[in-house]
Amino acid sequence: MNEQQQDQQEGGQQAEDGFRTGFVAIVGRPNVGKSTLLNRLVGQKISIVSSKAQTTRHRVTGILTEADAQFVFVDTPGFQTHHRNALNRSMNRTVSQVLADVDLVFFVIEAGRFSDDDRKVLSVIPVESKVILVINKVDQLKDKARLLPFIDEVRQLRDFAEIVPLSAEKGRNVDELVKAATPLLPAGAPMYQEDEITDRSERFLASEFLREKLFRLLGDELPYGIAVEIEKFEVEGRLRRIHAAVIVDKPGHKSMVIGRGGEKLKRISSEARVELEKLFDGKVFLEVWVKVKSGWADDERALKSLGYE
Ligand SMILES: Nc1nc2c(ncn2[C@@H]2O[C@H](COP(=O)(O)OP(=O)(O)OP(=O)(O)O)[C@@H](O)[C@H]2O)c(=O)[nH]1
Repeated sequence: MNEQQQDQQEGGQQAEDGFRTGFVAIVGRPNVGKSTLLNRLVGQKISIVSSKAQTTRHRVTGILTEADAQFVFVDTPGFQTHHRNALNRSMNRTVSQVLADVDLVFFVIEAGRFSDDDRKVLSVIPVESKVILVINKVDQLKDKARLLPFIDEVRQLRDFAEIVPLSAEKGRNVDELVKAATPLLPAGAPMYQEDEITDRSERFLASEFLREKLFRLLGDELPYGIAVEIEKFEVEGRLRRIHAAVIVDKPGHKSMVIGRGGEKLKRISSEARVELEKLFDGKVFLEVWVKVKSGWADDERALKSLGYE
């Protein structure tokens, strides 16, 4: 019996008390605010927020424990509709796998805007799934009177269990979402201890933080198909020694990441180090290399070795 099953058995009593626990997937086209919503719900930065599309390639799990329910969030990658290579096929597969496996789906869209990409994402959500329509970015809607007709239009597309307009960024109405979602979770004891924010390892968090810095500091220069691989992660008391490789697709991309005189890479690693020291509450020694693996984004085997399944 694994730890989770054991916890569930031991917590059987709580299940009888009406406690609810379930897996929740947050889906939506890129940039609708899935990561912002997850961070808002979980209350700690564990997923990447960026104005760039395609930042969420990994599954990131966050946990929210309330007095009467536990939500285990599975943040799925954006449904990719533009680039057809192995990386995106692998992402789309992940979406379907995750959705077949969860208790509840938050389908996130932007207030006042329903595009073909939203429609495509909606079409991969299995008909049996329980879905809450989350209308994010209501703060951006200039004409509030447009909200109701917009809701009426979208609700024709599917039988949603609930519809919740909110602003993930401003934190507006997010508690309403939790309230609406709780009765939709199955009865069950909590799967995780209250202080467990994520079941991802420190190693994974290190690669995510470094990746966020790459996205932020390279801006529009960011090459497509960039990834981070943690080659070594050692803990010595309160010191963590991390060796990371930034993988790029083409030799020309290497110099973009390194920058003139190594300036860019120096800044990326130093900013990542500062944040990791805060996260781990200890010293971090971070060494970052840039490696060229040509065509990695098209090679499914290479993807698997980097953790994209
Ligand atoms: N005005 C406004 N902006 C928001 C809100 N929620 C998110 N954003 C912004 O929308 C952008 C995209 O947010 P993310 O959370 O990265 O979106 P995502 O859906 O996770 O994007 P991918 O990782 O690309 O799939 C960011 O610039 C956020 O600051 C909101 O409620 N209001």
